[in-house]
Order: sequence, then structure tokens, then C-alpha cells
Amino acid sequence: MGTVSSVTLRDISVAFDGVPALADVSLSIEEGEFFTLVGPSGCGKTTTLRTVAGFESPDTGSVSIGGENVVGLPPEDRNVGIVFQNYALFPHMSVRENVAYGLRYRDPPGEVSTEQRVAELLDLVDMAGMGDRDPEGLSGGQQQRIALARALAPGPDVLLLDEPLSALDARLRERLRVVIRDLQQDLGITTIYVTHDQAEALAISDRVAVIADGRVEQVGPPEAIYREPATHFVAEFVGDNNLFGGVVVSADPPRVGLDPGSDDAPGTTIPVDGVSGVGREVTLSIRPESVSIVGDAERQSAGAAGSITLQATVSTVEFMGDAYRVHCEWQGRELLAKIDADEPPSGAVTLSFDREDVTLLEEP
Ligand SMILES: Nc1ncnc2c1ncn2[C@@H]1O[C@H](COP(=O)(O)OP(=O)(O)OP(=O)(O)O)[C@@H](O)[C@H]1O
Repeated sequence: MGTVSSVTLRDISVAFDGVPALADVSLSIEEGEFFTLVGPSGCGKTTTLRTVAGFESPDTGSVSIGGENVVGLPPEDRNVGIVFQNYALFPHMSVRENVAYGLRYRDPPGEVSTEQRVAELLDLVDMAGMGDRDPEGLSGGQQQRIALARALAPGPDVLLLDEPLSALDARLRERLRVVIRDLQQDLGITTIYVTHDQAEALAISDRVAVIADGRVEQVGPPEAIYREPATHFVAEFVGDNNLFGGVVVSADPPRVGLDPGSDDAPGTTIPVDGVSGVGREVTLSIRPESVSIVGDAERQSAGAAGSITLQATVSTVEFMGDAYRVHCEWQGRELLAKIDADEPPSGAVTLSFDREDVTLLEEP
């Protein structure tokens, strides 16, 4: 194999016909890391990957691989392996020839012949014995394994994967993403993976960068991205979430008002750790699985234990197999709860959640 390299992008900006596609993107990918770029269509993921590969020249900023600045180096001199969404296998070549094509610029690593290397790689992706087949006769999943073998054949320092699973059906996608992750772990190769699927990103990555509109919104391990979204965008894009607009009504103790109330009833306020600046508008988030539905008896104890309770009405219930997704209405707003119960809830309910599960979103 090649050496394992870190990848650093510093202040990368790219524009197409004067329209910015990336604005000051800085990322540090560690040696051996599985790093995923996730975001909606058109946010700049592919452009970021193409900039690392050398297919795109940034207008400003630097890219280094293994500590070496590679801006200006053509793709074939960067020792990166690339897999695209659409396989990009040559139909007139056998599977073996397709994998060997990966060695057109480089000799196989170690003292092995091309033939031995191709056999090694076919074995690695569980396709031994398929060398003589035509790619066209293979399933999408098999074709993508061949594309992976071809990219890995020269022993690249970095593996770049651009939506490699998005042409496959859901079940195969889930299977193959585990294959890719296992392979990456076994080889210890630095990998940058692009997807628009946030669940896929969370499932397989060491760290994730959420990109929106050509900018990095947040970088972190999947758990941190999910549990502590830094921005409104991340909170909405990653998983289901409840977002509340509110106003800071007191800093000590820190409390946020969720509604202004009326002449007859005071507004609802909840404790939120870390808020300051009375009068400031803030956005709070709480995950549906942190919201429970409690009965009358539990309501007293939930309140006494410091949980927050809201009186809501169930509007729609979806059965998900492992849980019910319960859409509720509270003060004209929709609130989503994900609950494990034997029966679907209905009518008037009390929703309860802990203050520790409320996240204060700070806009960048
Ligand atoms: N060669 C190009 N010429 C003009 N505009 C481009 C070019 N490549 C990308 N863009 C534009 O740059 C922006 C970012 O595109 P990019 O392909 O990087 O996004 P993406 O996040 O990978 O999206 P997708 O998931 O749809 O591939 C988009 O607005 C796109 O239309």
C-alpha cells in the first residue's frame, strides 16, 4: 500500500462563472480517518472532492496531502484513488482489465506483478473468480466493488468516494456501506466520502463535515453532529428534530420564553442552560426521541423531577416498527415525539422532556 496521508484544505474558494461554489472551506482530515462530506444537492461536496483529486483548481487557498502542497499537481501525480457514483467501468474490458487499468500510472505496490495485484484486489472486494466477466453482466453492487478494487489497485495514499452507493437500492446500499467501512478499517486508508444521505454519513464515518451553500457548517464525530448540532441548518438537516423559536426572559436563572402568553395566562418558559442576553431571540432544538408522553400520575413526578411538561394534542401517528412517530400540536406549533409504546397515543397528551436534552443553537 501507499503511505497513509493526512489531507488539509485551507481557505479554499472556487467559483464557476463568477458564482461561488465553495467559500473559504478549511478542513483537516487525519491519517487513516474515514471523513464524510454531507449536505444537500449543489452545496459543494463534489467540488471539494474534485479539488482534493486535482480535477478542480481552487481560486484561492491550498490543498496538501501528507503535508505536501498539491495545488498545480495533476490528478495522476497525487496518488489518490477515486470511485464515482456511476461506476465508470469500461464495458469493452473484462473485470480483470478494468482493475488493471487502475495501475496505468503506477506499478503495483510491493514486489508483485500486475496480475498478482489484480487477483489480490478482486479477493479483497470478494470478487475472486469474476475476473473474466464483462462488467455489464454484473449487478450494480458488484460493479461498484470492481470500481473500488480499481481505485485501490495502485495503493493510493487517499481514497475519494463520490456518492458511490447512490445508484443502488436501499438494502444493497446499507450492505455495501458496511463493506466499504470494513475495508477502510482493514487497510487504514485515509478516506473522504461524499454523500447527501445524512443517515449514511452518521453510520460509517469517524468524522463528518456538514456543508451548506459552499460553507462548512459543522465538523465533528457523528454523535456530536447529531446530539449537539451547532447551527439551525445542521439541526434540521441531520435526523428529525423539533426547533423552537424563543426569547430569553431571564439570565439568572437562565430561562427562555416559548410563547408570549396572554392576559389570562402567563407564557410558557423553560430553563435553558447557558442562555444570556434578556430579550434576545434564540432557537432551541430537541430530538423527538427525547420527548416522551406521560400519563397523569407520571406528570406530577416528571414536573417534580425538573422535567419540562407541555399539554399537547396528537394530530397524526406513524407506526415505524420499532416506535411510533407522534405528531402533536402545541400552541399552534408541530412537535414530534418518537415513542416506544404498545398502543398509539391519541387525543390530549402531556409531553415531557429533560432540560439537558434541550440544545441551544448558535448561529455562526
Ligand atoms: N463545472 C461546473 N460549471 C458550472 N457550475 C458548476 C460546475 N460544477 C459545479 N457547479 C456548481 O457548483 C455548485 C456546487 O456543485 P457540487 O457538484 O460541488 O455540489 P454537490 O454538493 O456535490 O451536489 P450534488 O450532490 O448534486 O452532486 C452547484 O451550484 C453547481 O451547479
